[in-house]
Amino acid sequence: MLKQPVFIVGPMGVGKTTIGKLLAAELRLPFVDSDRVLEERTGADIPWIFDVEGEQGFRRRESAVLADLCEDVVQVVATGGGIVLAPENRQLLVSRGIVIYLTADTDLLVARTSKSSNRPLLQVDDPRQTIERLLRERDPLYRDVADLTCDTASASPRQVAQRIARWLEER
Ligand SMILES: Nc1ncnc2c1ncn2[C@@H]1O[C@H](COP(=O)(O)OP(=O)(O)O)[C@@H](O)[C@H]1O
Ligand SMILES: O=C(O)C1=C[C@@H](OP(=O)(O)O)[C@@H](O)[C@H](O)C1
Ligand SMILES: [Mg+2]
Repeated sequence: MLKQPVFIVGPMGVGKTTIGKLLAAELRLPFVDSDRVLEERTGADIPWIFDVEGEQGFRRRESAVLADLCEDVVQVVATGGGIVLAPENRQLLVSRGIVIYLTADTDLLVARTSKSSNRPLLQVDDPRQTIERLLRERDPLYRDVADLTCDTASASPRQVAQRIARWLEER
């Protein structure tokens, strides 16, 4: 039986929100998305927060939300792609939960993020270049905190969720 929250980490568009919801249903646990909690608390959406407070303001809010989600509730938490940037966030993830790192190659990330315009960091001329840079910078950080790394390239979100659920049940 799980005694800690399960945190889903990984790059934008890899499927943290989608797979996190399915995993929670599979495990019969509550689901929360740290970005949604942050938006509800702020009373504003992420593009607005980036516009008005900059990325720095967003990161401050994100760390505060994560600290609260690390309280002892056993639930599935989908995080935002930049959660691993702050050392104190990485420390919290490692010490307070089980961390699942979802991966996909650049082509897939470009395709999966191309349908929506709600990710301020990708509102640039060449989102592919940004995705590649962020992956280079962040992949070592995701690997640092991960208990399980799970590729999402050749499986449906439901299959990935079932694979993670099985791993959690067997550990
Ligand atoms: N395994 C998958 N196969 C195909 N499409 C996926 C998969 N996982 C996620 N997607 C799609 O990719 C998009 C981004 O997913 P999302 O859950 O918002 O990613 P994240 O929260 O990691 O940014 C959504 O349209 C979702 O349906
Ligand atoms: O990678 C990032 O820095 C970000 C990822 C987003 O979440 P998703 O990974 O769910 O898209 C969201 O937190 C914000 O736009 C910043
Ligand atoms: Mg998400």
